[in-house]
Amino acid sequence: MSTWSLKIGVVGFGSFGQFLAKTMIKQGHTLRATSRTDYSLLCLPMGIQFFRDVAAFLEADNDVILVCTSILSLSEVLSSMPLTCLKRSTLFVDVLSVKEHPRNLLIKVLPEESDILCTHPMFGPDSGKDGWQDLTFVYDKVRIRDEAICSSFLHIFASEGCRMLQMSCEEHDKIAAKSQFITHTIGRTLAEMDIKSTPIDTKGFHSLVQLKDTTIRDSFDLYSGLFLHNRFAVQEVWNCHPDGYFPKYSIHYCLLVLGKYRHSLY
Ligand SMILES: NC(=O)c1ccc[n+]([C@@H]2O[C@H](COP(=O)([O-])OP(=O)(O)OC[C@H]3O[C@@H](n4cnc5c(N)ncnc54)[C@H](O)[C@@H]3O)[C@@H](O)[C@H]2O)c1
Ligand SMILES: O=C(O)C(=O)C[C@]1(C(=O)O)C=C[C@@H](O)C=C1
Repeated sequence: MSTWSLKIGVVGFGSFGQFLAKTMIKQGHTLRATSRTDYSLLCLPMGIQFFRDVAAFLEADNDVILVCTSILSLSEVLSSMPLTCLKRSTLFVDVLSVKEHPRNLLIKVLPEESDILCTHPMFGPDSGKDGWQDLTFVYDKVRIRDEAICSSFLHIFASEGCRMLQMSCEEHDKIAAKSQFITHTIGRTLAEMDIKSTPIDTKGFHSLVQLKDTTIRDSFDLYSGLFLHNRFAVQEVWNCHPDGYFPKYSIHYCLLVLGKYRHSLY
């Protein structure tokens, strides 16, 4: 596999963009960034050139443009980019936690000569804080002509020991709706219930408190995106019925128990 030092431009330099950038710099790649917030001061000691001007960022001869914006803002961010400033064919990679939505948008707005790689690192600043060994990296080569640049980019994750999994965007969204989305939904529900560690925690309850704590460290925008931009997620929460939509799971269980034992309630 060919691997060389890439010039990578990060769009959206929030928590996850910064997390990825640290490893990419460690590997010897050249990083640039642009974001809604001015991160010039944060970028300076990291050796990252920060662009306030998106046109200048696009003109900066990037091999890869790495899209790390929130799921909710992707459409707005892409439509505000002056893509005609791109000097040459560029590989666009997104890392959004849903996959059909960015795939569809990128195909729609990017120039035909741009390659598209849709990815989802199934880890973040919490789960990947001690390295990426054995953590899963999902990707779909949506439109790749320059295989060399694409393999060099994938090598960033493979060389850190990630479990590389090629999968269609649709398949990813189906599976993630039944796994990651449910995890975040339950974590957020536990936060609403305001659960707290007690002196008599069982192991199970301890896991719930941990789940609540890790879930709320991710932004509410991230959770909203998992729900609003994965068509399979909605099916996990609502039962579709001719008379309308009814909530699944927890409420059903509560009603089942209340109905069965209503006579013994005090
Ligand atoms: N945090 C994780 O562990 C993790 C892991 C894998 C993938 N991701 C994905 O990475 C992306 C970034 O995640 P994050 O954790 O940094 O938090 P996030 O999803 O809240 O996104 C924050 C980023 O979006 C940008 N943004 C938000 N609203 C914007 C707007 N209106 N206009 C322009 N930019 C806007 C911010 O500037 C920031 O760069 C998301 O798409 C997320 O799904 C996150
Ligand atoms: O490790 C973290 O910080 C995370 O929150 C990672 C986490 C998750 O565990 O759900 C969050 C969002 C991503 O889409 C993938 C993984």
